Parts: sequence; structure tokens; C-alpha cells
Amino acid sequence: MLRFSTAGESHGESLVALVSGMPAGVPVDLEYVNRELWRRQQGYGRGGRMRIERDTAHVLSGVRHGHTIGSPVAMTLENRDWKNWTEILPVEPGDPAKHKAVASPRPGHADLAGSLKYDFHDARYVLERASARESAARVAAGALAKLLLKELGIEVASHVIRVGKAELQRPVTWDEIKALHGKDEILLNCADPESEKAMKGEVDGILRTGDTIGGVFEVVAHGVPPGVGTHVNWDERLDGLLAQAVMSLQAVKAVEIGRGVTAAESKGSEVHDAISYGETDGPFTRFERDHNNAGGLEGGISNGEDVIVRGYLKPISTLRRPLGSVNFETREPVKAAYERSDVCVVPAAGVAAEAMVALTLARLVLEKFGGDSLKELKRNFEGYCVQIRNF
Ligand SMILES: Cc1cc2nc3c(=O)[nH]c(=O)nc-3n(C[C@H](O)[C@H](O)[C@H](O)COP(=O)(O)O)c2cc1C
Ligand SMILES: C=C(O[C@@H]1CC(C(=O)O)=C[C@@H](OP(=O)(O)O)[C@H]1O)C(=O)O
Repeated sequence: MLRFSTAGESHGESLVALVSGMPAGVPVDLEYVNRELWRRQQGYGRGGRMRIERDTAHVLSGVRHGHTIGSPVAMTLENRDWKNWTEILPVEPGDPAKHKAVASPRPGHADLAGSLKYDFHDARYVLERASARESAARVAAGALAKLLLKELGIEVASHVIRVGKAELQRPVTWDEIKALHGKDEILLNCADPESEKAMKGEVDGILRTGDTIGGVFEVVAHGVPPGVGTHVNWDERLDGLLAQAVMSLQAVKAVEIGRGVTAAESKGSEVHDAISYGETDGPFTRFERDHNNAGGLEGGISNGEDVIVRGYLKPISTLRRPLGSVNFETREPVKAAYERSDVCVVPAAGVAAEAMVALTLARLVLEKFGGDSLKELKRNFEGYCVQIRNF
């Protein structure tokens, strides 16, 4: 079974990603992994921290001569900012005068709920792990999942469809979304330049007022064959697993599959994707759809269309003009803590969500097709593709 976990605090020495269950023989292109990490660091509206970090993965195990060997892959990612925090957050007890506690919890962050839960009067012990710095480790793990899926012709990409009130003004194709991944500069990761300009305008306005802004990203998985995931058990449905995976990202507050949200206010005849049978072979079968409002999922099973998952991000909770809070010690009303912060992270969250979608798909693909080596996996996968083509 493909599993992954992460460890590491935002200003600790390193992040750690541990991925087990990768079959042997998958080519691991470290340049690709590091480019994914770079993509997550980009986007208009990010804060000062991104000028410090240069995320790169250091592989400790599970890869030899550029290929997986079936054993768990462990990777570390250095936190360059760590050296600036060794007195504030030492591993050993250290000098309490240098600790600089966060005692004014930020509404919207994990500060108050986490401090109550873990019995801390310093929210720093909570925010260090709640921080979306952790999502860098997910992206390193997700890059391995993407490399595996690529071997089967499955690709995962994302783009931004809303920042605040500015939304994508026209439909964009898979090729346009994929082309965004080759860009050397990422502004708002929107495939339509006019819409992107409006999105930038939203961020500029928010920057001026000391506030923050959210938005919506869309992840598309292309080349997924029909039959991944199942209707037979609630916890094996691909739609449910994708929703959990994307919702687990920091600041994501809603997840939509296909046109799930507008489907709720539409007629069935407008929503469902009519089926026809084509003259020539499609990518997997000759069954065709007139559109893809289902987002490639019916009954918790992929149907051969692009799998489309959207994540809705709340605005960042650390405000330069902070909201009201209460001091942990004095119980007096105060302004919430502010040190520095991102203002808009929709493109970065989209990249992290790609990782979560890729890890989820890779897990289910491995469960369905099995294989301890890439060779065995490919043989099983190809055999199934022949079966559905001859259906
Ligand atoms: C890429 C990324 C960067 C983020 N940067 C910040 C930030 O600079 N400041 C902040 O307060 N929250 C930031 N967040 C959001 C917080 O991590 C998140 O709101 C917090 O952990 C509470 O979790 P919740 O919003 O999921 O409830 C970021 C989220 C993402 C995905
Ligand atoms: C470090 C990252 O994001 C951080 C996520 C984050 C939060 O509260 O989630 C707060 C900020 O951290 P800091 O207080 O050190 O500036 C962001 O920079 C990252 O994405 O790599």
C-alpha cells in the first residue's frame, strides 16, 4: 500500500517526507522533484519567508542509481530559516528570556484551539506544525507519485480559477493548464492572461489595505483510465478520498468535484454528461461524453474523463491589520499576533493539492493493478486497458 507521512516544524531544522509502498524501478528525477518544490514556493502575494527558502529534496533512502528499489523513500528538506530561530525554539530547554511566546492567538489560525488542546500558553508550539510549511514535504512526496503515474500516462496539473472576486473568464483546455507548468515565472498560475491581470489587481488592492485574500484552484488529472476507485465501500470511493486529501491542506475550506457546486442548483438534464459511442478509439474506450460536469467521477469510480477537483481557500488568517484577540496571560483584549505573512497563496495551494491528488491516485492505482516492480505494474495496467478497450 502506498503511504506517506511528513514530519517537521516550520522553523525546525528540516522537513521530512517518508513514502512507502513505491514499486521498484520507478525513475526518480530529482530535478523534477525540485522543480515541483520551486513551483509551490511561487505566486504573487507570498510573504518574506519565500525569499529565504530554496526548497530542495535530499534523498536518504529508497533510491539507488536514480530508481526506486521498493524500500521506503525518505527525504529531507532544509529549512534555511531555522538558523534564525535556534534561540527562540531550541530543542533543549534554552534561555526562557529568548523564547518570544505568541500569546495573542490569531483568529482563523490553529493558535487558540491548539493551545487549549495541548495545554500551551505559547501558540508557537502549535503554529510551528500547523503552518503550511508542511505542505512542502507533501509536494516532495507527491512528486514521486507523479513520476509513478507518468509511467502509466497519467498526469496531474493545476491552475487558479478565482482570486477574491476575480474569476477565470473563459474555459481553458488541458493543454493550456499543462503549459503553465513549463513557465519560469508564476504570477497567479492562471491560464488566461486577462483573468490573471484581474486576479493580480485583487491581490494589489488587498496588499494596500493590510488584509488577505483567498480563492479557488482546480486540479486536473489527465489520462486516468475508467475504473479507479470503487462504489462498493464508502471509504474506498475515489471522490471521498480526493475530498479528504485536498481538504486536509491548510486553509482549504471546501472541495468540489467537477461542477458539484453549481450542479446543486441545476436540472439533471443540464448536469449529467450524455453518453455516446464513437467511430474511433478514444484514449481507453469508444464511450464518449458530451461534457465533463461529473469531473471524471461517477459512483466514486473514475469514468475515463479528466478527474477535476477544486479547492476553495479561505483568506490567510495572519493580518497586517490584526483582528481582536485576548492575551493568554492577562486575559485583556489585544490585537492578534503579527510577525510576517503571506497575503495570497492560491497558486501554491494548487501545487500542494496536485501532490495530494497524485498521492491518492497513485495509491488506488497500485491497489487496483498491484506490482512490486514498475514492470509488473505496467503489465497489469496494460492488460486492463486491453480488457476495457474490448469491452
Ligand atoms: C501555501 C500556504 C501558505 C500559507 N501561508 C500562511 C501564512 O503566511 N500565514 C497564515 O496565517 N496562514 C497561512 N496559511 C494558512 C494556514 O496554514 C492555515 O490557515 C492554518 O494552519 C489553520 O488551518 P486551517 O485554515 O486549515 O483551519 C497558508 C496556507 C497555505 C496552503
Ligand atoms: C513557510 C511557508 O509558508 C508559511 C506558512 C505559514 C502558515 O502559517 O501556514 C506562515 C508563514 O511562515 P513564516 O511565519 O515563517 O513566514 C509562511 O511563510 C511555506 O509555504 O514554505
